Amino acid sequence: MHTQSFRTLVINPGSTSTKIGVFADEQCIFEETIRHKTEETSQYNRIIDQFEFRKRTIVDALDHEGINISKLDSVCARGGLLRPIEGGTYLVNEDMLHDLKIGYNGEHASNLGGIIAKEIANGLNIPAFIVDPVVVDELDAIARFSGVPEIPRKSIFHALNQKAVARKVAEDLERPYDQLNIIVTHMGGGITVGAHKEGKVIDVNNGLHGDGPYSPERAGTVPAGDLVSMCFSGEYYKEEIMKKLVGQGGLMAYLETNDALDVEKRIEAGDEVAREVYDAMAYQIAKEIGSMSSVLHGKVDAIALTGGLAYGKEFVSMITERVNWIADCLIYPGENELQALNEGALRVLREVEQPKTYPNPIG
Ligand SMILES: Nc1ncnc2c1ncn2[C@@H]1O[C@H](COP(=O)(O)OP(=O)(O)OP(=O)(O)O)[C@@H](O)[C@H]1O
Ligand SMILES: CCCC(=O)O
Repeated sequence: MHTQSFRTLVINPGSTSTKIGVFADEQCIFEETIRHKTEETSQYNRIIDQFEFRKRTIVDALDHEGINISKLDSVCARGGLLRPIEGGTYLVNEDMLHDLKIGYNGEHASNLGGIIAKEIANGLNIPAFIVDPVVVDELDAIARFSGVPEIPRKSIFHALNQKAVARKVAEDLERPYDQLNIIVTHMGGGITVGAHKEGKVIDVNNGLHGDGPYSPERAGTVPAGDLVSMCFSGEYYKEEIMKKLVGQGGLMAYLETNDALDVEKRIEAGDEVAREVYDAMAYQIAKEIGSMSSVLHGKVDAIALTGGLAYGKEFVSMITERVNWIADCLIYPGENELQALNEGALRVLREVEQPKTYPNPIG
């Protein structure tokens, strides 16, 4: 029985928004999605350059709501493209701040999370944490082979929401997470399909850098030889090719929108191209789920579909009708990342878990 109450500010920076929440124990007492206009974010060259601007918007939003931050016990953020680490709650330390600032594994809005959390926490003399960053790496050795030794496969995925949803599946099936095999499919701006074997994500597509199904704004796997030819055609700068893979790929490339609701409207109005492109995205997701079922030797307790696209009933049916022979499909629309961050902080504040120390490398 926990008698002490804990208040945590949680911060989830995304490419177009910063989601924040304040929790008193498990209860969310304030939640806001601060949207950033492209004109605001595009004036900065690197993600790290947005630090002051994003921090100010968070502090202003809390002020505006009359939230007294001196009552906080911790600040907890979504972590970024750090070195590969195991899942869990980490204290933000100097090594982590360094890697977030240089973008150790690349540029991602969540690189700002730990830095902003630490800055706010320092002023209040309380701890700053990150939980299950996108680089959580629990891959089996066999999953790292790509066929090109210099390019091993990497684990970059929606670890925070995938882990939270997997725990929810375990709760719903009334069985422990570490005794279940679950395929979790996160379908947002990016799409990742993870094989969770007895509590570990032993294989998953790298949802950021060209692997897996295409998504509202990412290309996923593309034919490698043709991509190489495009890179050396002399027609594109590196940044332009990267944009084709991340940001301007998938639905954006075919239909000039990353908004699935817009695509659905176009389909309803009889747009056949939109229909084909949407069908093909569902087809690629189903194919990835099938592939993860073989990773789990066909022993799958549940397939979970989550993320914004899981709100689309027809889209979900297009996937489930191809994969429900593998296992029951459980649908958890949206994401619970703010709650998952708070729960990660609470586990440490209540001393149910020790915080981990970064880098704490795999193996
Ligand atoms: N009710 C709905 N029906 C169908 N699609 C929806 C619905 N609501 C949102 N979406 C779609 O979900 C996608 C965005 O999902 P989500 O908000 O999970 O992504 P994100 O948080 O921006 O990115 P990521 O999940 O990759 O971090 C968009 O294409 C959006 O149009
Ligand atoms: C795949 C990494 C997480 C994200 O898309 O934001």
